[in-house]
Amino acid sequence: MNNPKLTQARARSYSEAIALIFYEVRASRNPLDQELRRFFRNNKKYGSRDRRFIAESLYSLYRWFGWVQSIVPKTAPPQPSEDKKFCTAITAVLCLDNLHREPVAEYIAQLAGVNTEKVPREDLDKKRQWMTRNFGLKSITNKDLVPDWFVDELPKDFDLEALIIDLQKRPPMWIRLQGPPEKNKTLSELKERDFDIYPHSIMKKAIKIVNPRVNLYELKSFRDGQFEVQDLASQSLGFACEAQSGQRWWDVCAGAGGKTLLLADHMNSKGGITSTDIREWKLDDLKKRAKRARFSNITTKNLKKTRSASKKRPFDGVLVDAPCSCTGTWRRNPDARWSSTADDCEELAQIQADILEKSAPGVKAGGVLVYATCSFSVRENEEIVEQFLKGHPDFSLEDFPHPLTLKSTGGILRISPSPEDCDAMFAARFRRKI
Ligand SMILES: C[S@@+](CC[C@H](N)C(=O)[O-])C[C@H]1O[C@@H](n2cnc3c(N)ncnc32)[C@H](O)[C@@H]1O
Repeated sequence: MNNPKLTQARARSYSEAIALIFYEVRASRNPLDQELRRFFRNNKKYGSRDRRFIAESLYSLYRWFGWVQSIVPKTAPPQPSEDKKFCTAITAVLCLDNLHREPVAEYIAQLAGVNTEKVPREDLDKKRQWMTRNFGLKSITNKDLVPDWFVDELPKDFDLEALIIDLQKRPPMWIRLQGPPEKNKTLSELKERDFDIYPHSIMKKAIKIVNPRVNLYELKSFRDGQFEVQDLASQSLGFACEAQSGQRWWDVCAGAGGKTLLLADHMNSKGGITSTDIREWKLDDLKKRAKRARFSNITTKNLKKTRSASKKRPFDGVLVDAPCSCTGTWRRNPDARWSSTADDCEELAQIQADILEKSAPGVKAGGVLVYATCSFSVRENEEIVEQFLKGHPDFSLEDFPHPLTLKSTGGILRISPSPEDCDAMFAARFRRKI
């Protein structure tokens, strides 16, 4: 039952929280998810329903920031819940994401004095026209939804318009089933809990979940290590590596271990993986995840202390999941659209070339090297591959089937958000001559 007084109090409290987090992200340049975690850790009064509304509003605000930036006050208003401009911006983005029917959202719309009737549900051009009509934003274009520098980073024949349409959709969640399929209880647990689940037609362990209603991390199958949350594009990398049972692999930029666990699963936990990173705390997370999955064949090393993982014996396979501008994850992290710059791509390209150079000696004669990023940038992808091949005549690109279509890749895999509803990914697979 809707209690107007309670709705008003919640609307005010949510607006204050949204403003606090938004202006903190702007000042600190920290990622939104990090600031959200910090805010909720320090403000325990917000329950799961409150947290969902606040988080979704902020994600919407960044997703549509290119259109509403002239409405959002430049500095934090003293009373955001009374600030007409701030409430107008929140209302606009909730309408654009079709989240405006909640009583709290309707109350914020009243404060803003915005008519939320007849909001187009799907079509981006219609949404733009609706914005123009209702907010007097005469000159907005679809291209305003991404920063100008990004366009210059893309390959020449890239369909930017199609990408922008994808970027404006809320992303689904993908999980990867882990361990022997016959013992895996994840799907039955998800069905029991009424999740909308869509297994991928080719990658059988990849499951799409639309609108998860409960926290996936609380499920028993998660606690038992039977699945990991991992985007479809990331999961595809397992097929670019084709790690086999009994092989030895080096995951150079292992971070918290998303790809290490993927490799371990492809290897049926047989063989060995050395996982390295320059950030020790990430490797600590990796160890916890490996333990949950019961993978006992993983060794971690801090590259700041050891420099290389391959002094004694080169590996059958080396994966460089390089640090990158992460433009391919902008659907999931829309705030990053407005904090990354072209200089980041330039700086990262140098780091990527350096990591790849130092990793190549770790590949044994006849072994495999995979270079990957979740970026669209030519400087971070194609140019790195070209430069590497020029300097290393003992490596050449090796064909493998596209994991999502089974067509030939010629050794270079590019995954876009469409048609599979996932992040973007770039990967190149090299073979070292014998
Ligand atoms: C794209 S993330 C890796 C994500 C990870 N593979 C996963 O699947 O969860 C890139 C990682 O590279 C690490 N990194 C940055 N510079 C590095 C370097 N010079 N050598 C090795 N790792 C580095 C970062 O700490 C970060 O964890």
